[in-house]
Amino acid sequence: MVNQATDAIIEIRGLVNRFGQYVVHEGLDLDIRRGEILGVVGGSGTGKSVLLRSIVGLKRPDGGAIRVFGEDLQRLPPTRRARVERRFGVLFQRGALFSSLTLQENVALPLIEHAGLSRADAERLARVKLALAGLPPESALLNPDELSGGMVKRAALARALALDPEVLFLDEPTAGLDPIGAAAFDRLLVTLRDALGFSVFLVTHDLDTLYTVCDRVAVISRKHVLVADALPAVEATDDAWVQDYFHGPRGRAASHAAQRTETR
Ligand SMILES: Nc1ncnc2c1ncn2[C@@H]1O[C@H](COP(=O)(O)OP(=O)(O)OP(=O)(O)O)[C@@H](O)[C@H]1O
Repeated sequence: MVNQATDAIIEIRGLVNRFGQYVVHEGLDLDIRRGEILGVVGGSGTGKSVLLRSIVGLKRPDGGAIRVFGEDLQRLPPTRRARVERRFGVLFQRGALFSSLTLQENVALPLIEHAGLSRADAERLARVKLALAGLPPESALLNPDELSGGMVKRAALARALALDPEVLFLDEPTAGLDPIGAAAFDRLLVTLRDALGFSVFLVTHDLDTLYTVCDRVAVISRKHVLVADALPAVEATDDAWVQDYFHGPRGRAASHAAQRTETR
């Protein structure tokens, strides 16, 4: 269920996350809207990955509420909660593919485990997902360590798409890619979002990605979301980190590059 007023499919209110005495989030509010690509930025250690992990169910929050499709995740019994979480696809920072399995076996695994497909059907569908992620047919039988970094990211994306997710969570998907590989991945993400209509929660440090793919950007600072808005409003936020990040040399270069692309 979508909140009709805000078009939000995920609503986070007053979120608290702690590790012992160390408080990562305190009173964090954020919405993820249907069909949007939401970029999530912030200095190192501000809790972007912890936020992602607490939404997808890998870290239990210490307070607050996370409503997904209208259901409060903390209040759901485990089986109903697992059903909601199956509507998520997650791509972790290092891809997290099984190195002893081929790409098609990696992508087939969730289809066998969660969708109950036979191995043959799952591997057939896995090859479709690999193609969707822009990988050539011959890559299906390769192991992850036989691939370039860019291909590993695409294979991890194919696995995240295996169960046709409604929300895709990506943790720094272009980290470690060269600029051409990163730009190609960004284009792929927009193409797939446009074609398949999922929403994206995208943790990134990549300014080019923010300027070229994100509909809105959320800045995490001082344990909460400082601003979540379209880029012009975020850039105008009166905050030292925001000003350094968006108006420093790298931010200016990314902004100019995006403007040049738009006017072509
Ligand atoms: N399992 C854990 N146990 C203890 N502390 C943790 C754990 N996971 C994360 N933290 C701490 O929580 C804080 C936020 O971590 P997180 O990985 O979310 O940061 P981040 O914003 O994603 O950083 P980066 O941009 O460097 O990846 C950090 O101080 C980190 O050390």
